[in-house]
Amino acid sequence: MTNPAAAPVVGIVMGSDSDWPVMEAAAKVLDEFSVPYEVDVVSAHRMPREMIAYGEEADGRGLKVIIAGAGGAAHLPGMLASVTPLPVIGVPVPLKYLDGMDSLLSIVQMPAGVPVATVSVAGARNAGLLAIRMLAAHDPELLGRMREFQQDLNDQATEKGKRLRAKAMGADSFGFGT
Ligand SMILES: Nc1c(C(=O)O)ncn1[C@@H]1O[C@H](COP(=O)(O)O)[C@@H](O)[C@H]1O
Repeated sequence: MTNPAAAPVVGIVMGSDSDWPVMEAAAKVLDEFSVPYEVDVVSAHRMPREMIAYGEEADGRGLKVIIAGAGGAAHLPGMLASVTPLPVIGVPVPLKYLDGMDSLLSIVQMPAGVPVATVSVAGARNAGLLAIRMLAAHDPELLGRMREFQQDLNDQATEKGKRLRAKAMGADSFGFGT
């Protein structure tokens, strides 16, 4: 579990508290790696001055990466990227209509010079993992833990293959589809 007293190095922000059920996965994986983070609602549309201040002050407060999630006309990640020199990872949050295609396209199609690293629709866990990889590039201990995590993924996939082969090629089956 992350030490709540440690200074946050990742900022997880979202356009509304209604995004939390999706964005929570980023916080969870940061907890798994004991990376300190902060969470807030910062909307470019509804609170533009606070959003600009958040982006402008983020690096001075010790943040190293910002994860920004928003749904619909998702301008938050791009607007933050325009005012901070830190890497910004955008998470398209799916809403009731359009299945997240609207937020995906709003986040991914940034003009040249202002990058946002966009993950898949609702890909908050991958956003957290990407933030950890960015931090790990300068932290050998964290890099080691990322390698272990990758090895675990490998082992789990291998185990699934073993189980599937056993099931599909078992006594009453001669292969897939039989
Ligand atoms: N896309 C944005 C921005 C922004 O980009 O600044 N601010 C809020 N929102 C989004 O509006 C959706 C509906 O918000 P409400 O549930 O509060 O009505 C949320 O997904 C939020 O991210």
